[in-house]
Amino acid sequence: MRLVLRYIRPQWKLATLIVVLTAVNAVASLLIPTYAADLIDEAAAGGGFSAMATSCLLMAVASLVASGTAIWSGYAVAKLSARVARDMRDDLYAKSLELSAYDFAQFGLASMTTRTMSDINVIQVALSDFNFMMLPVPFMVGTSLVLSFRISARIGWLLTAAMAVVIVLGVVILTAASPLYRRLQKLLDRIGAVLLENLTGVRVVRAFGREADEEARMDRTFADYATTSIRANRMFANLDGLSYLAINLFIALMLFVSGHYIALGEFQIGGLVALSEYAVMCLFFLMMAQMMIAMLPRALECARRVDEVLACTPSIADPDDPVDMAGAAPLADGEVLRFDNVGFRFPDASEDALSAVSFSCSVGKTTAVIGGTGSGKSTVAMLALRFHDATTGHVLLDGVDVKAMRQADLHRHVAYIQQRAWLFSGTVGENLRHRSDAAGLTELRRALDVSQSAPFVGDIASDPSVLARPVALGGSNFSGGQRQRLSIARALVGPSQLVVFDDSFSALDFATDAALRRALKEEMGDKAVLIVAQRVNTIRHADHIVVLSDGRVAGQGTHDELMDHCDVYREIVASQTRE
Ligand SMILES: Nc1ncnc2c1ncn2[C@@H]1O[C@H](COP(=O)(O)OP(=O)(O)OP(=O)(O)O)[C@@H](O)[C@H]1O
Repeated sequence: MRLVLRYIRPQWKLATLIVVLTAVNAVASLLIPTYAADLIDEAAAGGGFSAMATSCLLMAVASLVASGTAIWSGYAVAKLSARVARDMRDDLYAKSLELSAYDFAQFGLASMTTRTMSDINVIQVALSDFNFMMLPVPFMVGTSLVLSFRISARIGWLLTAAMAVVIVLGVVILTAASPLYRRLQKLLDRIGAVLLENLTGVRVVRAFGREADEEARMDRTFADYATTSIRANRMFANLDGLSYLAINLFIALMLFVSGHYIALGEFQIGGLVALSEYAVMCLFFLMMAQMMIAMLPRALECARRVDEVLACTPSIADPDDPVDMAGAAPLADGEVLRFDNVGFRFPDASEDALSAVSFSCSVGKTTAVIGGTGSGKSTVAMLALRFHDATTGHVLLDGVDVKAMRQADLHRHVAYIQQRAWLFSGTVGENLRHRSDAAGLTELRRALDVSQSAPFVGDIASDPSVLARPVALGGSNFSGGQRQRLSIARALVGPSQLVVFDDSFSALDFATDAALRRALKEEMGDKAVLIVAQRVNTIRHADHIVVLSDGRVAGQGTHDELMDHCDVYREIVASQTRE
């Protein structure tokens, strides 16, 4: 609730307008039966034309005001709820960019998608329904009670009692339904996760003939959701039925009692018409509020889930007093990146992924990290970009601890090509300019040439329109190798001091791999290069090679030096030569 209020606050003018319009609408709607009652009583008493005409005119004005305010508040409510949802989505997305890889994994991709899309949608619909179904209630109830008591205090008390019954019923059912709705949202996450997993791995499912098993798993997930929904809806069906019963009992009682008072001359027949209208309108809005209450537990749960992400303090944050990296440059000896006795353990792991790792990368030099599967190579790349924080030791860029600078500054100085190439939907040009919007054709062309992408993208110097070539989500309209080459080109555009390749050559054939490394050597004269790789051929000619084994440095040096003195390296070379 507090979350929604926080997002309504910037829209306070719109929110105030909605409250005023709703109040005016309620009063105007209830004045219609009031003037109708006057008209009936005047007619029954054989009143003059002018008094009856005045009542008719007042009824017409009240009708116009009621319909005008209803239309106006409809527009205002739509605007308010859409703006609140927009701002929440913006903040949720911004937060997901702030979160570290570990923080993000705590929520999971499926849940983050559900929270950003479906949960905020539920909040938007609930906010809009709240304004239509709940907000008028206090104005309707207050005005109709005042008007009822004006006609007959006894009927006024009867109406108050009927409303109290309907409200108590609503509160009881709301309390009982809340846990069910919490469970429903969790099940929705589960459906999202299972669907995402199955749709992403649909070919694996087919190739392994697991269609029936996966269908059964999906069925179970959908069935769980359906059963819980039915239980929740059953509760609200009971609420509806009981409320109708209370309302109809009240109207029957009111007619019975009113007949008696009319006979006693306490009020006229017009008063009875007005009282019935107040009761019907008022209880109708209470019923609407109950329908809204049916949605409330779910909306509150969605708001809680959105707030949970927004309130999450990123485990990796910028320092309060960051070092200004605007004029930062490599150290006098050319050093750009240094791992100083770095150790790292994943928060939920029982062993260190890296222990006492020390090495450096310098301008004009290629440093490589090699090791078997799970030896900690990608973790080195992650720490260089501060996607994780070293548990012990220091990672330094230009002699400054990466924890002491803004992450944006770090990422401006370091270009990164991840293991699994990912392109954004759009065009080739938009993808290439991801790090630098202002990059010119010459720079793009150089990046395409170095990354060996020109042969399949085309020559942008003679035909710049190839930059408009569409890229599908994730780059799925390119082959794995082409995607890797384009993501390398993207990282080469724009200024950087260090380029980190995290096993980024694995999908390339040997000839392309070799051509790319040759081109890189020529182009990277003013930059430091860190290559994380499994293939010896990719790093054989590196200026410095760090060999990792179970997260520890098993040896460092050039290829020849390591062949002389590092058993682990010799073993890696031998295993790949045998292949
Ligand atoms: N999110 C995680 N939580 C816990 N442990 C992890 C996590 N990610 C990786 N690890 C563990 O950390 C170790 C190093 O992983 P890393 O991804 O750096 O290895 P790698 O050398 O890059 O492997 P590969 O060549 O297969 O990609 C492995 O033992 C791995 O199981």
